[in-house]
Amino acid sequence: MKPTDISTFASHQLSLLQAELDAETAETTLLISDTPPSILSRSGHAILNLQVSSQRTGLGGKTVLELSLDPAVAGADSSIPEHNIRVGDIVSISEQISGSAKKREKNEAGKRGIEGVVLKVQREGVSVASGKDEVDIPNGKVWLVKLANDVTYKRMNQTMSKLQKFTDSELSPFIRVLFGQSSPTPIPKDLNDPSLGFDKLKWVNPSLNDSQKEALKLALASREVALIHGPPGTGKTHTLIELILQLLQQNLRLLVCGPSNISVDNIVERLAPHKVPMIRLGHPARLLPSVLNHSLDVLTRTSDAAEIVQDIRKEMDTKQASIRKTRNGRERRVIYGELKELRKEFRERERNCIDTLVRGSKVVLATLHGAGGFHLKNQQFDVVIIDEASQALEAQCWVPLLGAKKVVLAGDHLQLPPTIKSLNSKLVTLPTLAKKAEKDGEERMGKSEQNREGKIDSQKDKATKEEKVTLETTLFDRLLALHGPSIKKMLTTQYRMHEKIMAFPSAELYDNKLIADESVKARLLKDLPEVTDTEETREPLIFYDTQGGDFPEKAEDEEVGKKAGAGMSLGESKSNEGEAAVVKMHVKKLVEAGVKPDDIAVVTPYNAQVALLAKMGMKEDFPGLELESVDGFQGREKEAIVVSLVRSGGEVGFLSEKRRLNVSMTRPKRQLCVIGDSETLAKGSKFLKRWMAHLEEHSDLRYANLDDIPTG
Ligand SMILES: Nc1ncnc2c1ncn2[C@@H]1O[C@H](COP(=O)(O)OP(=O)(O)OP(=O)(O)O)[C@@H](O)[C@H]1O
Repeated sequence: MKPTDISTFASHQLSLLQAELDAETAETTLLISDTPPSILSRSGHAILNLQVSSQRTGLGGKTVLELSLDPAVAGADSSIPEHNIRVGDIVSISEQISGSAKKREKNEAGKRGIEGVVLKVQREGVSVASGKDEVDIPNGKVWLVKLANDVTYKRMNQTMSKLQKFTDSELSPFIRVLFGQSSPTPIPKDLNDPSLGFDKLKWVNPSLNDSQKEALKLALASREVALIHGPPGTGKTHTLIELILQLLQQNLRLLVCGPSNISVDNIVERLAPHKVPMIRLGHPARLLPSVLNHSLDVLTRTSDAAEIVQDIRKEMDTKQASIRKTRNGRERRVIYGELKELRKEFRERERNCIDTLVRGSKVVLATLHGAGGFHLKNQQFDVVIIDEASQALEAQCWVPLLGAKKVVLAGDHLQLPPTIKSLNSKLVTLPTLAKKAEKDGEERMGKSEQNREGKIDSQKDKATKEEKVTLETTLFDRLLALHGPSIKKMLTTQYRMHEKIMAFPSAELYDNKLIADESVKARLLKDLPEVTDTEETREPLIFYDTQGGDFPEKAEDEEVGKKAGAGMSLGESKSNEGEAAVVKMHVKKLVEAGVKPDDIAVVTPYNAQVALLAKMGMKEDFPGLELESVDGFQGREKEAIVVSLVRSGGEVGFLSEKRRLNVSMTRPKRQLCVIGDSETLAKGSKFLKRWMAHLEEHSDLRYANLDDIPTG
């Protein structure tokens, strides 16, 4: 194996990250400077007509502003309109000047507003923590707009810059293995080899299946790195919980991370019943309520060590409230001065309290970039575990890894990778990696895959691998290419899908190795309580073929697309009214047969189709029904999934991505209903062509005819 030059690698990553940040910044700047707030609000980037209803002191002494709808516009319903602002987003809050002639002024105001991080998003309001200690809050109507988020980039940048500067002697054996400068410490190929001592292993959860046990043994035996490959519904998290418990029995200290808050919370929730001494880093507003008892922030309020911090917090809140009451500039300045002192003291005490708490815990859980905060400075861990690793940028994974000794990555590189905006803006060739990737290509793609794709495609695959060491190449991918299959175990029993739903993805992507567990392989919608046996509820796989040209696709409105599109991909998005009508008809039949709307989700690769379905009132007609983009539904499941593929007549590009299609077809438990134009889709890619052929042969096939579809 040829080693990767670490400094070159880090420099490449830095330039790719810069390109990505530039893309994001350009997009946001464009949005703010050229776009009227009303359009930003329509595209979900802004929320108008708000007021600051209260303010308080949050963790780190930051000022937290609570925003709610201005009572003058709220009427009977005080919920804020639909938007795409999420917890963790960076936003700007500024005064809202009414009247269309002042639009430009408003935009200027947007640039100068109070910047902060969204801490909480609720139906009736949004909380924002200001980045600054002192904020001058507008008294009247305000609006909030999303800005480029460079916080995570900063963490990744810092990490890559450190890696870039490491001298040879600073490179740990662990880092050398991760860059192929040395091989992982050899372990017996047969994990039941007596030398490993696993015959004496006592599983905490005796129900683990064989592939899960094998993966665990690999993860326990490996010295530097192990990959747990978890296809949809195969109990990846289930396996990680056991791994954590086993490692704790060995008295090791663990850092458990994931790319998103929800991925981390999921683990905290499932560890909690085992009474593990753990701490969850991250702002409580970003955490699930069920994990708050383990949140560092909550513990800094409730533990004994916390009392001394609380006293100051109260004092600061009182001072802050008094600022709002006075309009006298001099008085305000005096209070600001006092607040500044209090904040200093607060931070000092808080830091001590946090330090005591973190040092005392055997398991620390945080998001990948959260692991780069001051809390973990100088903290040592024996093993770092990263869940959903194939959804994280490699640079992000390095945040907790720079000082690590061993890592276990769990993920599925055949589902969607992290979203990249600057994708293909810069392709970087790392020749040493590419050669190895080529050699391991067969294993990675699965031999059958390459054979089926034929010679031309297989050549294309190799070419792509050589070029495509982009930001999108995850650590999971790279390690697999670097060290080959011996560092990986795949979980093979899946506990989600009916076997007819599983068959195609298993054959195409998982080398036919997936097995549907007895408990799920034959379950149908009609077996659910209160669901009657109908043509709709007794089928696990339904395909409404819309071929024939009666269901034309529509490109999204150019104007809105251009203005709001950059970040939402609404610009290039497509919709299909005919398909939407079929969706509605099918959902209606399911609900009439007794399936709860809560148990149904409609997913589609195109945002414009989601928007169209929402506009048709699907959510109002079927309260509890979920409408989501495929990308947004990754990691989720429902009893019944309706997939609207939208494309008809055009040239299929974006949709042909296998990993996106994989996610679409592996969400349901009991029924997958696909709506699409087989003629158009079969031309999209070989994968799509085979899927269409599979559906034609194995699904309950229904030719969709517009005349049969009730309108309204
Ligand atoms: N060995 C097992 N025996 C019985 N049920 C299991 C087993 N392993 C996993 N499951 C069940 O399978 C389901 C999926 O498990 P889990 O949530 O751990 O999967 P995952 O692979 O993390 O999910 P995803 O596909 O979203 O990544 C859960 O309901 C879990 O209880």
